[in-house]
Amino acid sequence: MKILSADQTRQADQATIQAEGIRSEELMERAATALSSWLMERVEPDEPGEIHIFCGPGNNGGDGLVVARQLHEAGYAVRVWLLPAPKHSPDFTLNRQRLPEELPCAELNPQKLPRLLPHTIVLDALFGTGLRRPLTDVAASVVQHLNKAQARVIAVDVPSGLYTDAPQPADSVVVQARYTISFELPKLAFLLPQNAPFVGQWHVLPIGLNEEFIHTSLVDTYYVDAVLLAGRLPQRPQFSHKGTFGHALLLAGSRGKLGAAVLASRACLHGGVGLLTVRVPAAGYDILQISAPEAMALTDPATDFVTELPDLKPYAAIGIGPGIGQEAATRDVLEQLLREADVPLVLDADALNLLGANRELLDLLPPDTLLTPHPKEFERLTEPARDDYHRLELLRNFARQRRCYCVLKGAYTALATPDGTLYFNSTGNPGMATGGSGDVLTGLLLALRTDQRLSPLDAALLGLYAHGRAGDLAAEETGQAGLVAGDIVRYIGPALQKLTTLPARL
Ligand SMILES: NC(=O)C1=CN([C@@H]2O[C@H](COP(=O)(O)OP(=O)(O)OC[C@H]3O[C@@H](n4cnc5c(N)ncnc54)[C@H](O)[C@@H]3O)[C@@H](O)[C@H]2O)[C@H](O)CC1
Ligand SMILES: [K+]
Repeated sequence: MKILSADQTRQADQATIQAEGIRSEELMERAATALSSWLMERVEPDEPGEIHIFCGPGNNGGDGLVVARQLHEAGYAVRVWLLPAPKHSPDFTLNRQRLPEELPCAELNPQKLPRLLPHTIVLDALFGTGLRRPLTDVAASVVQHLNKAQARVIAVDVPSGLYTDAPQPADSVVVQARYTISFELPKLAFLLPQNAPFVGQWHVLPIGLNEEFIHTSLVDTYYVDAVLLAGRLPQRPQFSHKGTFGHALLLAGSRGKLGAAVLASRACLHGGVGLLTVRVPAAGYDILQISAPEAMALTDPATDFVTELPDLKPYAAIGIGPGIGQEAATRDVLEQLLREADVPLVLDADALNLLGANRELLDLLPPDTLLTPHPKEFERLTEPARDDYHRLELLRNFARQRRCYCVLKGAYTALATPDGTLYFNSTGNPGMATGGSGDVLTGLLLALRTDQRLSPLDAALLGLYAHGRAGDLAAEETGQAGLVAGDIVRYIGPALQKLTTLPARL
């Protein structure tokens, strides 16, 4: 899915109205109908208490008015509250007139705001994508009142007060919604950790915005779903042999951190690699041979950490980092690797920490290298970010400047490409925030970078998505708390299988 800016969303609205020859009020009716159905599927008409719908002066408020009418007609007890405003949008005014007379509707009085109980269902239709500045005056008081009441707030399209695609002053007043029900496409703001307290759980409801407009809109940000990945992972050809999928080299592990080498190795094997050789310190020989018998162990002369780079000739791609430590000799191995490798590289964990501590090495990064930092490791490679938007800007700039593919791990893991495009992954769950999960990702990405059929972009996108999907499948079995990294490995196969069978776009 594309992520449109607030301006593009408005244009999509207009394009739909023009292309279909409908009036804007009809599109509003369509959006509100989708939201009303969503609500009716979850709330019974006889649930005690009224549903309070807070409406602003624009089309977001208009949506709220239509939902109020529809719920009322379906037998729900509804009460509408209007934000005092000097002017209203035409579709607001129209739908204000369409409210049945018996439906309670009153203007909000800041001196006497309605009493809300903690379980009261509130629909926040104060402001949507038309928000131009932080909330002040009555709007701010109303939102503070909603937040204090701890009501069950469902935000219409956007939590009111939240900018959808740009940073805002730190002390802005924003609705803290439990659910945000958005139209057609997710907003960038939903994907940033700093906005989680406002957005709550979000869902997108299709409202039939003009496909042609969305298809031709130029964007630099995507939300990666199964549709975007369709056809990117080809079936394995019938006459394939282990050479077809390449021979990978993984440099990983140090005393006490050999588990990282094992997890990355096993993930690489389950990720479909043809052959895997693992460079571990001598202390890791038995451990690796027993835990990942399908891999070949190539031990380093040193017992506890990796000190020498093996001959690179046999390998189609190379990964380095999981559990490898930050000894000076290992740093030198990394430098030599960056100087000598002419195949795809995947860099993670301590390899990134070594880069952060020796930034002169960044100049040696071969083009198209794939890096997978978490926010702290990324900060060591760049600088501390002021906020999540700034972090994304640093990420895009880093990928552009270093001509690399840089992953920033998190709830919605982001990938930046050398041309500055951002992709947010949609799979995964909080159970995956557990030791070794990143090592599994590295191994899987290494397998996909070794597969000669995949572009660097496709390998990265498929790897991130399959890793999250494997975590989701594993969590169905273990629960989120019970999930360990090894469980993710066991579901890599099914996750990849699902992607393989997605039909290609013609
Ligand atoms: N494209 C779609 O998917 C559809 C969206 N719909 C809904 O329309 C809103 C956007 O409506 P719009 O009228 O453009 O904006 P708002 O309702 O968010 O508010 C605009 C209104 O408020 C004034 N304003 C802006 N900021 C402030 C502020 N800080 N304080 C006070 N007043 C402010 C501004 O000047 C305007 O007058 C979208 O979110 C959807 O909910 C359609 O219904 C269907 C298609
Ligand atoms: K809203």
